[in-house]
Amino acid sequence: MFGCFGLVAGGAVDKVFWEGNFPVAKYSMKKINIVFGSVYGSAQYVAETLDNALADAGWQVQLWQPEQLTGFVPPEDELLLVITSTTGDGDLPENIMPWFAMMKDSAPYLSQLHYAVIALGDSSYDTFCGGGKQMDALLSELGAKRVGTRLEIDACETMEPETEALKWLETWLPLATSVSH
Ligand SMILES: Cc1cc2nc3c(=O)[nH]c(=O)nc-3n(C[C@H](O)[C@H](O)[C@H](O)COP(=O)(O)O)c2cc1C
Repeated sequence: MFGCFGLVAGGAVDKVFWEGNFPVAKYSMKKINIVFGSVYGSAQYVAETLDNALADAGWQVQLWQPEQLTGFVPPEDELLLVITSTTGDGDLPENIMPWFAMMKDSAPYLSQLHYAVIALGDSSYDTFCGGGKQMDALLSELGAKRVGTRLEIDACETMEPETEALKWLETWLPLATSVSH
């Protein structure tokens, strides 16, 4: 029975109650869903890097593969992190387009949802980070609240987008923790 205290790492103890003579801890885990859109793999690698970093920081993380996203409406009591590159002329990658379209056409109003966007792009395009900007605008139209600023990672400036994302995460985590359920 006492072993359960050590088993659930990273969760904050929400409440302690008694079962007979034994104290039982109820843990509240901070939950986050990560969705990504990627053409050549950079945004996917950023998503995988932050998946690990968030888990190390004690979050319960679900990294969604694009093909798993059919019908996925982000639960409002969990955070949402969208990481996407831009392709074409300010467009979203093909692998996140169906989810974007589904959210645009049929998602309910999500006024309790908190989210963040990491946009990968290249500032030599006029439509810099257009894909991430479209996601941000859609979530805002749906009533969701962005936590912190949108991170825009410029391929002209760095070959290691995951390093930029990890730096951003350091300042973003305290904000995210303050709004997590
Ligand atoms: C064909 C093509 C079109 C692109 N169009 C844009 C664009 O419109 N705006 C932008 O900011 N970046 C654009 N980019 C840059 C990519 O978004 C950037 O290189 C990003 O890091 C790629 O991430 P990914 O590997 O996850 O797809 C384009 C890149 C390619 C190859």
